[in-house]
Amino acid sequence: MTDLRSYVRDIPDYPKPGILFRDITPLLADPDALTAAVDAMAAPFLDADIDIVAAAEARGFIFGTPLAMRLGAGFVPIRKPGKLPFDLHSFAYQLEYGTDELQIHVDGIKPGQRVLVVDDLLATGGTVEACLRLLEKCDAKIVGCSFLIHLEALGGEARMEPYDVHSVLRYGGDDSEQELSIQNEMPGPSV
Ligand SMILES: O=P(O)(O)OC[C@H]1O[C@H](OP(=O)(O)OP(=O)(O)O)[C@H](O)[C@@H]1O
Ligand SMILES: Nc1ncnc2[nH]cnc12
Repeated sequence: MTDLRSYVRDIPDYPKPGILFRDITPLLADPDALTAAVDAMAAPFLDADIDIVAAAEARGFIFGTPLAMRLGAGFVPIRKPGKLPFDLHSFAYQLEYGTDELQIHVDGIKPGQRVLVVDDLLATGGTVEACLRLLEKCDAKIVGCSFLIHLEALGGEARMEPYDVHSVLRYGGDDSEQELSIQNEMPGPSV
């Protein structure tokens, strides 16, 4: 059995001091580990009649598309502003230094379609919460969310209620120093 955790590389102090970055590129580069990760993320949902897998760019796309194929579902991208060409639903959300925004095509998901939300990693939950609000605007039936990695100390699960969370690798208290999402920590004004 593949020990997926051994393929996740820890990078201290990236992208800023105090952040322990969970680097999945070694896992992506290994065919067996990649297949095992996709299988494990899909497993609870094989009989869930998923119509659509939805995922946010960029790392969400890496897992979203193979999961959709594994589940016999379609794939709908959730993107940053300026990337989707048709009519849109938008959701702006708060970051430490301003706001960010995600968007989905208004016709990407039909009302009542059964949707699984996928991402590589759950940290503060800001990204997945934005995805959930967009899917609610589409009147989707949200079946649950599947992550490869869950940084439990950051409390993201609370922002996803009442939806079910499935994660393959859980990291506990050693992430407690990370109080902000990587998005929040990306280059910005220093204080
Ligand atoms: O739970 P959160 O605090 O929102 O953090 C999790 C998000 O952070 C990462 O994406 P990032 O915004 O770094 O962008 P990327 O996928 O383009 O690398 C990751 O892929 C998740 O989408
Ligand atoms: N600690 C972390 N490692 C990798 N990606 C992240 N996205 C948010 N927090 C992260």
